[in-house]
Amino acid sequence: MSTHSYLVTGGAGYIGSVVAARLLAAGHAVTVLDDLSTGHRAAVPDGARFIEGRVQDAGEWLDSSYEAVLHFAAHSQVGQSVADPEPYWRNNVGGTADLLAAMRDAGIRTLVFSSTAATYGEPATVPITEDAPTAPTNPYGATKLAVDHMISGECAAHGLAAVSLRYFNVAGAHGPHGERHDPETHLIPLVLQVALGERAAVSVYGDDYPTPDGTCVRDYIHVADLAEAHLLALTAARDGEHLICNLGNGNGFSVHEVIETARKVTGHPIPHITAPRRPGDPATLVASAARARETLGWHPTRPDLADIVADAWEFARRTATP
Ligand SMILES: O=c1ccn([C@@H]2O[C@H](COP(=O)(O)OP(=O)(O)O[C@H]3O[C@H](CO)[C@H](O)[C@H](O)[C@H]3O)[C@@H](O)[C@H]2O)c(=O)[nH]1
Repeated sequence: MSTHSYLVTGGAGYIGSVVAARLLAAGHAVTVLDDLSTGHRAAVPDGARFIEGRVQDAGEWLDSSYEAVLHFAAHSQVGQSVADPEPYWRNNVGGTADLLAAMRDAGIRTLVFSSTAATYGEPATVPITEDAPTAPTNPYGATKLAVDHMISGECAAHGLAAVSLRYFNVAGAHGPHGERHDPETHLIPLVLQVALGERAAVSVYGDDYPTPDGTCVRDYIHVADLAEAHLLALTAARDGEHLICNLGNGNGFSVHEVIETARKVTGHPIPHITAPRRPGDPATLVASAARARETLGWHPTRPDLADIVADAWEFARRTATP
């Protein structure tokens, strides 16, 4: 097996740390770049070299010893991006422009980028394919879409080989790596905090959506399956091409179905209260992952929601504050 050296930006975060761990397990050398603004130093996998710093400054030390860059570092909270958009443009878009320039100067020709279902906005039809219209409903999605456009230009003009992976709802845990946002806004970790007794009830944001039970439907994907797609993307990337692939399981679950699954997995009652809709939430987001399967040869191994919740539950119990 040929081994390479990879730069993982945001490798102290939830998804970046899992991908870094998988690259190390495959025998590669990994450097994690993270400014620890939202990441955790302890999440950087053993065996990775760690640089505490910003992507904006990567040009100061980046060199041709890296085979590729996997770029996770970003601001990623939808609500925060609505309340205070400017840092999202400065960091997500400006930071990636600096990173692309640094890669060009260093002669690094391959990029895998964390894009998102939020680039599509409210979909006209589901499941969502990659040629669906892109009309983000919040600044977070707009900045990620802007970066996707920027990457396409870099591929066309300078021959970069790039893959953007558009994540749907990532959940679950992989070994010691799980979801720890502060504040936590994501449904599955919040539901599990209720199961742990750390929170009295979970709020269900709206029960009058045009869905079977009135609550929002999402496509949940296990973080380990998501990570695997990044390793496949590294070999699928072609000079001068920008491949965009959705990553989801193609199955939609409502908020009530997620809570019910968590009740079964944890054995706890998990009370909920119905709350107003959260601004910017589309009713239904479900991926067509046909392209990822066909182009990357991606085969998810833990597509069942109960398995995803069970792994998140194990992580939540292990890391619970006593
Ligand atoms: O306390 C909560 C939290 C969430 N929800 C609902 O649960 C669903 C899932 O919400 P999450 O916040 O877990 O996930 P999102 O679908 O909002 O977010 C996902 O998609 C976003 C883009 O749309 C971003 O990419 C984000 O990082 C990613 O997790 C949504 O319908 C939301 O309204 C609740 O009912 N109660």
